[in-house]
Amino acid sequence: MGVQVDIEFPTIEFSPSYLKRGTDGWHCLCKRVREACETFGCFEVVYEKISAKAREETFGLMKELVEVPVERKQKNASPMPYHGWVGPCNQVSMLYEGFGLGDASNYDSVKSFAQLMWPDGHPHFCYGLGEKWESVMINYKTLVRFMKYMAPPPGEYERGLFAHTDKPVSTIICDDQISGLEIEVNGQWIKLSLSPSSFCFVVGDPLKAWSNGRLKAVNHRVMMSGDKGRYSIAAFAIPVEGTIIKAPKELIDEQHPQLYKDFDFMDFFLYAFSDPAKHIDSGEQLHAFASLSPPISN
Ligand SMILES: O=C(O)CCC(=O)C(=O)O
Ligand SMILES: [Fe+2]
Repeated sequence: MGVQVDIEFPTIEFSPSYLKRGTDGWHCLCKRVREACETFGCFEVVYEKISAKAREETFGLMKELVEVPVERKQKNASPMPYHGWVGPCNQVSMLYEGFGLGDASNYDSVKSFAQLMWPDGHPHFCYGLGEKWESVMINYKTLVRFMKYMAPPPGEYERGLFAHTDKPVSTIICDDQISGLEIEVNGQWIKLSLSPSSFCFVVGDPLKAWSNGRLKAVNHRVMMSGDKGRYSIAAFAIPVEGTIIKAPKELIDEQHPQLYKDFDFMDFFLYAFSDPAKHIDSGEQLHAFASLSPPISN
């Protein structure tokens, strides 16, 4: 991964030999993941199992998706934040466009999304997204967002997506190798350039709360320059209804008093997109919503 300044950004290879639970390789992988999430709140995942061809086909489909008429895009609507289509607008960015596909590991939701966008059918859209992903800790559904960022006017360096911390539990981002994603490390913005077999894993606010503040929710944004548009796909972990975000007791002691009250994920998610929260910096919303002061020791 290319970065602008001299910071060793973690790149972690998820090779099949490390993915066998309980083995030495797996423990070593877990440790690296934890350290990366504690230090940076994100890391580069190198995962060769998804072929270059599958990626190429997916971004090809996205190019078709952004071409569908706007009346159809508007049908991808949802009362839930993050879940529907957002076109270029001042609140987000005039360069941004994003589609939401809720419960993307469920074949029927992928099919109904495809039917909305292509009422006469699409020969390929449903392949590949229908696999069930298991979660260890929090039972969640996967929300996929397909995003396009337009190139800025010649010579400009413009915002594609404002600086924020993620409100879902976690995010996995994949792009078409046009860089734009930047993370904030010690007050400096670092541009990431993902390799053709990489993804970026990002810790969201609820995961920070679950870990009693040990994991970092990284501030990130998209800035566009050059003459090419950028396509990206984000897979967000959205806990199922009624999920309470609660730090396990093993993570609370005298040195690490409980920082946040237990809360219902959906209450926080809706709060983060409510009018009162709009005036609070994205990275401060978790604190405003759930901080216990003073913190409580176990
Ligand atoms: O498009 C990207 O690379 C980042 C998207 C993102 O941060 C988000 O949608 O929360
Ligand atoms: Fe994000």
